[in-house]
Amino acid sequence: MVAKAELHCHIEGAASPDLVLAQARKYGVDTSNFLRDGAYHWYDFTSFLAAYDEAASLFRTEEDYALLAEDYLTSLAKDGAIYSEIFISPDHAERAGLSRMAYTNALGEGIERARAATGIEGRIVVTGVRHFGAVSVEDAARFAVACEHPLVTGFGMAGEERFGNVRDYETAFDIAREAGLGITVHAGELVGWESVEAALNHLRPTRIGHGVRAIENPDLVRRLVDEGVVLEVCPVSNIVLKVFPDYASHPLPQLMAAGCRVTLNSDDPPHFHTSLAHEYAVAKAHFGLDDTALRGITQTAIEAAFVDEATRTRLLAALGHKTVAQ
Ligand SMILES: Nc1ncnc2[nH]cnc12
Ligand SMILES: [Zn+2]
Repeated sequence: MVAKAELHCHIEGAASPDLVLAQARKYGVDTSNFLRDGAYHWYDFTSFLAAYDEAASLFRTEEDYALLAEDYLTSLAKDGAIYSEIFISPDHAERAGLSRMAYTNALGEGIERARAATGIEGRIVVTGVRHFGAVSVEDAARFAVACEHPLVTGFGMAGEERFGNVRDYETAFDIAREAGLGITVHAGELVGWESVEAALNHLRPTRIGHGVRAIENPDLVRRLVDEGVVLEVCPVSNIVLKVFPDYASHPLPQLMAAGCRVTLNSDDPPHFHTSLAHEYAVAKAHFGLDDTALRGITQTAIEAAFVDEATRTRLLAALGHKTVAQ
């Protein structure tokens, strides 16, 4: 099995229906509006975000979050992952009544437990939520810097890409970048190539969440290649959310052929009936990538990871030697 690495997974979006149901029972909450027959139910991007928010609202204590991160990273390790970055959302924790610091510490504890059990390395990317507005995203950036948690190494922004103007978020990203955090931002998922270009110009990320609609503009694709910007591609998410109608229309092979640096990611795995292992399998089945190409994708993820150089060197060496048992 090819060793894997993941850069783009929203931890609240990784909660399995079974775990969410257990949480709902614990807190006496009815989930029938977004969970039915053991699966998430939504019908478009807006209702997906609502289901995501409802599931998140059922994680309320430090132990709830520690377990969520421990479960997710342990399952990744079983699928052959050696590295995981999780997107965390302090805004969602606050809405569920937990302080941002307690939330971050708890997720860090879950990551440490998974590392102790499996060896998987993990880091945290604090994300602001675009449709909560620029002030909220700036607050998230200030928190990411001030929390001084050793596993918090990046800052990003998720949420409704059609909301607001990217310029409104410049200050938040300046705060995070100037403090030395790695920078990523969702762009080119629900909005076309212009959104990717605006993100590059104004937020100056080294990675883009999705970014796949850059394919609409060959000059922009060339710019991504020239600047070495890494795309966190989430193929199954893109098909389920109807960003592209089918795998034959998905631009991952074209982006790779143009020289773009790409990675494979699961985004919100149970919402899209996927996993990191499934993303690698899809890349093989639908995009014709062989094990050498898939190993190259894992290498790109490690090269673009928000880690110190000693950890990166160790992970690259592990990738070189890794033959994960089937
Ligand atoms: N695919 C996605 N796009 C934007 N925001 C998100 N939050 C969780 N998943 C997301
Ligand atoms: Zn995402």
